[in-house]
Amino acid sequence: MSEPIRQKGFVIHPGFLDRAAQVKLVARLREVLAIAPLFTPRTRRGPMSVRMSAAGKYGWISDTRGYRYDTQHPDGMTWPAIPDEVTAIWEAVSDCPRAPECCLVNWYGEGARMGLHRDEDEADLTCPVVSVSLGDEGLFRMGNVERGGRTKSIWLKSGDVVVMGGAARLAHHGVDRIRFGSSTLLPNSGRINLTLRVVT
Ligand SMILES: O=C(O)CCC(=O)C(=O)O
Ligand SMILES: [Fe+2]
Repeated sequence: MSEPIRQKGFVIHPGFLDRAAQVKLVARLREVLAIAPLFTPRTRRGPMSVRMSAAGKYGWISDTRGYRYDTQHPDGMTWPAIPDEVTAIWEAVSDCPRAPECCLVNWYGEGARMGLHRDEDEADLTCPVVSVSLGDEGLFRMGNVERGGRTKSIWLKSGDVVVMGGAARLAHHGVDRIRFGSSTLLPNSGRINLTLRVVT
């Protein structure tokens, strides 16, 4: 693990998880996804390119009715518990006394991306959003609280952790593209991103 990088209020911990910790995490995520399979969120503009699932009390659902945090997977089951290894990351970097209530799982296949957006549907904005990258590299764009203005981009690698708190808590961010096949962590390539959030 190297020194944290601070950019536009975002705090990036390069190589926070070593390879063994990443492998362990992927095994735990397999258990999560066996209970709560990945689904394709739909918006009024069509399906998203990432597939999603979640662990914890809440997951994030998007369908033609709009988007919301929900205690149930689209197939009706409650979400599995957040793995202890994931909670440990939150405890190490979040500087937040509350426990995460949601661990969103985003899966990026070849060509998947996530447009610039703000994570603003959580009630307690004193808690950061903590993001964990696994698998292929992703080009993460960091913007501003308001729309527009200069942005900065960084390639997030497997094992990197990003804390979006303080001045960056409501900042725009997104993933422009991934380097499909750049990591050997996941057997069929792709990128997994976990975001830990306090929702209520
Ligand atoms: O995949 C990432 O690195 C960011 C994901 C994200 O911004 C989100 O899930 O809200
Ligand atoms: Fe986000």
